[in-house]
Amino acid sequence: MIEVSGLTKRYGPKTAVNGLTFTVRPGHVTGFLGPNGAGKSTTLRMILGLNEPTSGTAAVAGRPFRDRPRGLRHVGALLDAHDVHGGRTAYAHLSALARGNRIPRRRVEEVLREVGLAEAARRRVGGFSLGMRQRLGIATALLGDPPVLLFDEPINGLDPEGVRWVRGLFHRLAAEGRTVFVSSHLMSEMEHTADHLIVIGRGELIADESLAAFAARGTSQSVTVRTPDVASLTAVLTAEGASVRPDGDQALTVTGLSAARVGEVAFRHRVLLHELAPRTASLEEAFMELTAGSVEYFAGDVR
Ligand SMILES: Nc1ncnc2c1ncn2[C@@H]1O[C@H](COP(=O)(O)OP(=O)(O)OP(=O)(O)O)[C@@H](O)[C@H]1O
Repeated sequence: MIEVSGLTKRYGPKTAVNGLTFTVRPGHVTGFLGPNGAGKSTTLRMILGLNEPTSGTAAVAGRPFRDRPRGLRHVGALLDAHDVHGGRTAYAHLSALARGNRIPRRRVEEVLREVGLAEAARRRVGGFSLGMRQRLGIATALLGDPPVLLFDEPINGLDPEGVRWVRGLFHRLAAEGRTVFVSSHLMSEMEHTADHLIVIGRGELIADESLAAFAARGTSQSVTVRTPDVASLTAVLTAEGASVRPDGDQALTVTGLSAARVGEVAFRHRVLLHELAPRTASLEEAFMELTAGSVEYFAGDVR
């Protein structure tokens, strides 16, 4: 269990994290989502006791991390995949950590196998791809077999097979009753990974709910309809109060009427339909809508 209460971090005039309060429960994969610069890494660093909060508290298993015996057997974390001495081999890196944390040597081989790096164990980390570094970071987090695990953007740099593997791993760790907290700035990465979401923007909490509840936010329900007579259908639907816009060849996107109503209106006016499909906003769209006011950097922004 991770408990964050009123957590705030200021860097001079800049407020990176502003009064965050949430709980991350065991037995679930909890996604920690927010646009770039939202304050995810800063929050994870405060939970781990690596950054001092300006105010508020972050506790792991009921106690501030600072007050716990530090070590990989209590909390495992992947923060920055590049944070490993490039001249060392993967095996040497993990062995040194195992020694320092009184973890049996056999765990090194176990976790290397688990993350798929057994073959590359004797190679220098400096020559590793980003995906291999992510795997090594995940191995480091798993080394002490901890009940609480934090991963900052673990999916970055993984190929599709790696993404599938890491999702399976997170689900298994949660099913074993562990607390699994995973950050990302992409909803698409979380929708098949997390079952609970904590969403922040500009350092503040925007949502703390199950993935299903988040999906139900899909406010912009629309209907895609295809017809050889676009002009007539547009006229009759508009007369019924719908908002209609062209959507490619002989297709329209209709909002403001259900799919059933669109079908009824078309039938009544004898307009032929070739397709009638209700469409719920994707999770990515719901996420973009929710965080639109709190995105810090825009492409082409010249402010
Ligand atoms: N050491 C620091 N000094 C000053 N400002 C900082 C420092 N660390 C972070 N910030 C600022 O705090 C805000 C939050 O940064 P943070 O890295 O926590 O965001 P993030 O959500 O992890 O973003 P990303 O997805 O880009 O990694 C940003 O505006 C960042 O510029």
